[in-house]
Amino acid sequence: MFAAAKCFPLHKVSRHMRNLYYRDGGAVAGLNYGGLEPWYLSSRNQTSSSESGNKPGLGNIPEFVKIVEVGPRDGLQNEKQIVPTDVKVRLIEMLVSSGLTVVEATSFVSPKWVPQLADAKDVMEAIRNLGGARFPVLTPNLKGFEAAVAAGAKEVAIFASASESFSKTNINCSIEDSLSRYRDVAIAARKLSIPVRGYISCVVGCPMEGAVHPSKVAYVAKELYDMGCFDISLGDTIGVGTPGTVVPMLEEVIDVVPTQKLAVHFHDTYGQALSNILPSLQMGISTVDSSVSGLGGCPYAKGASGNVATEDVVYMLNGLGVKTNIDLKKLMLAGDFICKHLGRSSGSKTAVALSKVTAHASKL
Ligand SMILES: CC(C)(COP(=O)([O-])OP(=O)([O-])OC[C@H]1O[C@@H](n2cnc3c(N)ncnc32)[C@H](O)[C@@H]1OP(=O)([O-])[O-])[C@@H](O)C(=O)NCCC(=O)NCCSC(=O)C[C@@](C)(O)CC(=O)[O-]
Repeated sequence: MFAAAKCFPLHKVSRHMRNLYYRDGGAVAGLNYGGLEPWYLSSRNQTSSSESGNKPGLGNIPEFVKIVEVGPRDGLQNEKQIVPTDVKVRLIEMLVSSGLTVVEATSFVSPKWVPQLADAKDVMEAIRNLGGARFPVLTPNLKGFEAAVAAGAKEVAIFASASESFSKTNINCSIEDSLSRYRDVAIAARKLSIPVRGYISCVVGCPMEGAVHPSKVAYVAKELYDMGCFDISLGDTIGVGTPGTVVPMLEEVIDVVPTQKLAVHFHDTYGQALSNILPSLQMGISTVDSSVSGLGGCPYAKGASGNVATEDVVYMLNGLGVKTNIDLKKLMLAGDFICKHLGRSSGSKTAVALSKVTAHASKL
């Protein structure tokens, strides 16, 4: 079936073949599926022989991958035009309704540094009663942590860097000073039983320093682990990594932090994000950060493009037979919603391709 898809342009596929490609299904509000549901929207009809575990030629990959959706925070923080709070809230609601169980909602950082997220308190207030997901928020110091807790945050994230220069640019202090601040946050969080996620930026490259040695990443990862972070997200902030640099970095980190505590966070500047996610899964990592429609970019990492698109990650995981419990159609609706608001096309290749295919199918 897959080979046929490669050989025949869709418009030449006979009705019989089309029936192999599509199952009956309802049209989805907002996106025109023409009453047809492409088989590749779900993992149900995938060709993989086993649902999980050891895949021939792919090694051991996790049965289930948890996606941490960072679109409302990482995706929007760099947007110049202020996105109204109600649009952010609607986006979060739509992401949750797609099945995402972790949606990073906002940051309690200085509004002078990141004006886009100055409405953090209002966003948290609006989602206070929204169930079905966790809504971590970024906190750079105790001030941010206290504000986050007062606003109802039940989970926070601290963000360090493996590059000294990036640390100074992003949070105005050295790596050591940041770790000392984060220790205070971690202690305060433990007293309130608030789980803390740790981020490390520039895990393979820094916009100012160039290549970053894996030992620097391993050092910060261990520090965050020792503080009690339940999850340590390894960020290729400027998206320069390839499996050639990512794998040695992961090897060094896995030496000091258990694999199940690690997450990967790739930006797609050079189109390498999925190529980097696959070996990460093969190495046992089962938490992947991504941003709907590939929104994103760090305000303090010039040239960094968006995060890997959540739609593209889900599409790849569906293809691998890895469960995510995410409904790709609903996810695409969320992407469509925010892209329309921002007045731009989606950065997700999957969303663009499926929109074209389904629009074409509806005309057949
Ligand atoms: C860390 C600071 C605050 C230091 O900023 P600073 O200017 O050094 O802070 P300060 O302690 O000197 O205080 C200056 C002013 O900021 C206020 N302030 C101090 N703290 C807070 C706070 N939490 N919330 C609100 N206000 C705060 C403080 O009260 C004071 O106000 P003033 O007296 O001038 O009116 C600043 O540098 C900052 O907010 N940086 C955030 C940068 C940021 O959000 N970057 C993007 C996120 S990281 C990222 O995207 C990477 C990641 C995670 O996605 C992974 C990856 O891809 O690599």
